[in-house]
Amino acid sequence: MSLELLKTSGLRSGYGRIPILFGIDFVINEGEFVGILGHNGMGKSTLLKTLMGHIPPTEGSLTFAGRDITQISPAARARAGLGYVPQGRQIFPALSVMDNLRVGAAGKTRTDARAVIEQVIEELPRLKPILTRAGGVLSGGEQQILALARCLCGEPKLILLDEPTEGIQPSIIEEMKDTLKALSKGRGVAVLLVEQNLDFISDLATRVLVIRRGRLSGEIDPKTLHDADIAGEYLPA
Ligand SMILES: Nc1ncnc2c1ncn2[C@@H]1O[C@H](COP(=O)(O)OP(=O)(O)OP(=O)(O)O)[C@@H](O)[C@H]1O
Repeated sequence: MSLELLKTSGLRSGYGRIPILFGIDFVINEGEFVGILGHNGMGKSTLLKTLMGHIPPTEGSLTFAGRDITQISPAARARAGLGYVPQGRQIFPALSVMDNLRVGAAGKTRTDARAVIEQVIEELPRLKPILTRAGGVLSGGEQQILALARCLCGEPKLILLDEPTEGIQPSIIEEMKDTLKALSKGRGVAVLLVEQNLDFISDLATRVLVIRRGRLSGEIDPKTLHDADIAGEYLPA
């Protein structure tokens, strides 16, 4: 039986007085891999930021692992098990790869942090030879892997992943796909993936929600995105 992990009810938010999300209702179950598809500016990143608590909801509620998290801070959400890999990665460029990972494990005891970081490096072995390198000199793909790794150091139950393939070379996109599949299977972590790369989303997600002008307008079977006619509707203009 699948257990409900995240539930949004009538979630609305925006920037200042500009409304962007107009009542979002959906559920993600434990271990589920859900995609979100929508054209530019439809509110995908705003939704993830609202889930993470970086933008306060103006209405509605949010429960996570059975707890109402609508009013709690991003840090408290992270402690509760929400992980976030923002668009553009936002790793710390002046810190080494290892120190970026340490930041991800902040709040844990030294022993726990070491164990968690060790496990993450095993899961993302591309980081092993570059642990002492500064985040800012890494390639875009390496930074994306580091951003994911840093998020994993917080041991999330659900990862909010915002356009991880943006500006990344194809070989690393394939590697990332394999890594996400392995993480989903191995850790049983749930993922909410915002993505405009249709092959990527269709190979990973078991369910895809469509967002239009701040509203969820439906759900599509990810396999249908391999059909050129259907995919055409969702490609960026
Ligand atoms: N900081 C901000 N202040 C005001 N408006 C914003 C801000 N950030 C985003 N917006 C607006 O909110 C709307 C939704 O933006 P959002 O980034 O959520 O879209 P998106 O679906 O993620 O698009 P993209 O695929 O281009 O990233 C857009 O009209 C955008 O211009």
